[in-house]
Amino acid sequence: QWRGVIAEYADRLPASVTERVVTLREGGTPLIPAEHLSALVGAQVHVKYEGLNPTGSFKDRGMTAAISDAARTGAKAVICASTGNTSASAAAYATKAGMACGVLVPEGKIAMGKLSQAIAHGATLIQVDGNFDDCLDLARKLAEAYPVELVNSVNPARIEGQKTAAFEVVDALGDAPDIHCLPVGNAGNITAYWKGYSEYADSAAPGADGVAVASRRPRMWGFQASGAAPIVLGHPVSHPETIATAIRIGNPASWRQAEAARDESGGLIDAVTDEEILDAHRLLSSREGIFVEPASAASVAGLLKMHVAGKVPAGATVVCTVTGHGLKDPQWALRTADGSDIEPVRVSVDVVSAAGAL
Ligand SMILES: Cc1ncc(COP(=O)(O)O)c(/C=C/C(=O)C(=O)O)c1O
Repeated sequence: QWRGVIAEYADRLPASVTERVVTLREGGTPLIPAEHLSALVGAQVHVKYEGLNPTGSFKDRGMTAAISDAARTGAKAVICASTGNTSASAAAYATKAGMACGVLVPEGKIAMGKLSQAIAHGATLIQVDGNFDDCLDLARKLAEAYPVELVNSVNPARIEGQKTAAFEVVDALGDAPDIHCLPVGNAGNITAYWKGYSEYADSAAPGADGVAVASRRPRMWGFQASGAAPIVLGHPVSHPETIATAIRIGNPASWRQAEAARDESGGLIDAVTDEEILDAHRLLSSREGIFVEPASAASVAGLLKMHVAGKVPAGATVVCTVTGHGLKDPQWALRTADGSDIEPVRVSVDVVSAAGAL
């Protein structure tokens, strides 16, 4: 049975996270060949379905590491700022470790599924009259003033845990892809994937024992929502706006690291509109059978945009990470392209039997 990302990749992780492992058996998520997307863009497209982690998003990879590290130090409480998924994950792992958990979220801008998770796991929820960036500033101040561990992706353990997704992609494909697409919000995930791909391509990396697992590193293609695209614009966005609330972030904590991943990989960071995100969201659920929350679809929306721009080499191997399950924010599946609500069909039994359908 899959033992969780720390046990599975222990030789490539620091002792600070392997010493006292707190796990919900996260990771080992499917890498699904996407036939329709592949035909659409003329490449070999695979979808890394991170919504199938224990709390429904990729955050579990980083949180198992951050909470394990906190458990090692004897921490009794953790805190984080979140657009939702980090708080859901922190609450679950803190509960597993017997720790208290405080979460700061932008008031009214957190998807119901994520809010229910943080509440269900008994987190102390603080709704802040501000955006995610305001929440992160507050969380940093609280972690300095009180004996609580900050578990946002500014915590290096988070990046260590999240880099395991890149290991899994290479272990599944046999090498790194040519291109890796993913959404970019606070920019911890693009930083973590680049670290993972770089370590797998480096024979001198921890745990490599002189053998590089991958023959290359992919080009990293990160995508922000056009209403929340500070890295694309080159300056912070003070009032980020997007229906993809998970990436409604105006001043990413890992901004420089994301630019390094872009530049060192010969990749790009671009923006996609809310409409392109929702189109990709619908395409994934209606043609690939994969249900994601809107922010996740930014990776596929970006791939489609790059295809239209002629930037996807024919036959290239492409991986799109879809970061959170659709059940986190199900309202978007109940709305058609033109915004009208989808009404479930109401049929009385007599009509059905009359139609001879039984
Ligand atoms: C579904 C989903 N997709 C993409 C991102 C962006 O990843 P990063 O670029 O590493 O931030 C997030 C991030 C969420 C939070 O930042 C939080 O939960 O506080 C997410 O939940």
